[in-house]
Amino acid sequence: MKIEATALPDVLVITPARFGDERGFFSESWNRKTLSDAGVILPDFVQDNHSMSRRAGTVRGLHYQAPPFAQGKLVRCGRGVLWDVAVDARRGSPTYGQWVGVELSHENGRQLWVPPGFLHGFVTREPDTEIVYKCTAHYDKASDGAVRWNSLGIDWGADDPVLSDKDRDAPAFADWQSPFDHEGAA
Ligand SMILES: Cc1cn([C@H]2C[C@H](O)[C@@H](COP(=O)(O)OP(=O)(O)O[C@H]3O[C@@H](C)C(=O)[C@@H](O)[C@H]3O)O2)c(=O)[nH]c1=O
Repeated sequence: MKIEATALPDVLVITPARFGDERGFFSESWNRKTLSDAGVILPDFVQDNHSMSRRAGTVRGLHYQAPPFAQGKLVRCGRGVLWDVAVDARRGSPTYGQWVGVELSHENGRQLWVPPGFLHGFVTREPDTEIVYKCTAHYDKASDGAVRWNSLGIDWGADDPVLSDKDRDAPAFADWQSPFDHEGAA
């Protein structure tokens, strides 16, 4: 397993080992002990999510759940290719408003750890791309929120993306009041 830092100190790229043979490969996509032996201790996960986007150039994001339902997410790509983005939304953080983007694909097996207090979003690069992610809090509809995808100067590589109505109508980052304190809590 490889663990790589990103430009945002709390956001990690985790690449589990893969064992290839003539059939394909095997990989432990999540192993708490392997991670903790490598010095990475993540909060407990309580929900797994899976979505598929038919068209390349679909953007989902930038999403969050407000405390006390703030979610950390361990994200990977099950099929296709996507570019995954984490934005630091913790008020008072030295990297508030900064973001990182990482390509995740079924080929590269990379995972992105997006801690609580960060916005999360992605764009698909291929048709029928699937994303799978573990979450540290349950879905809570009333706490669900979005910030407009194109309000942070992120180059998504998709000028006219497929969007949900919620994402199209989301407030710009500059007009939005973050519910996260420095720890990602309320
Ligand atoms: C996120 C979520 C949605 N839903 C329902 C609500 C709605 O009817 C339908 C589709 O929801 P959305 O349009 O919010 O799905 P989507 O746009 O894929 O939302 C997701 O985007 C990525 C970027 C994230 O980080 C996730 O946390 C989540 O916000 O699924 C659940 O039942 N449980 C969940 O955990």
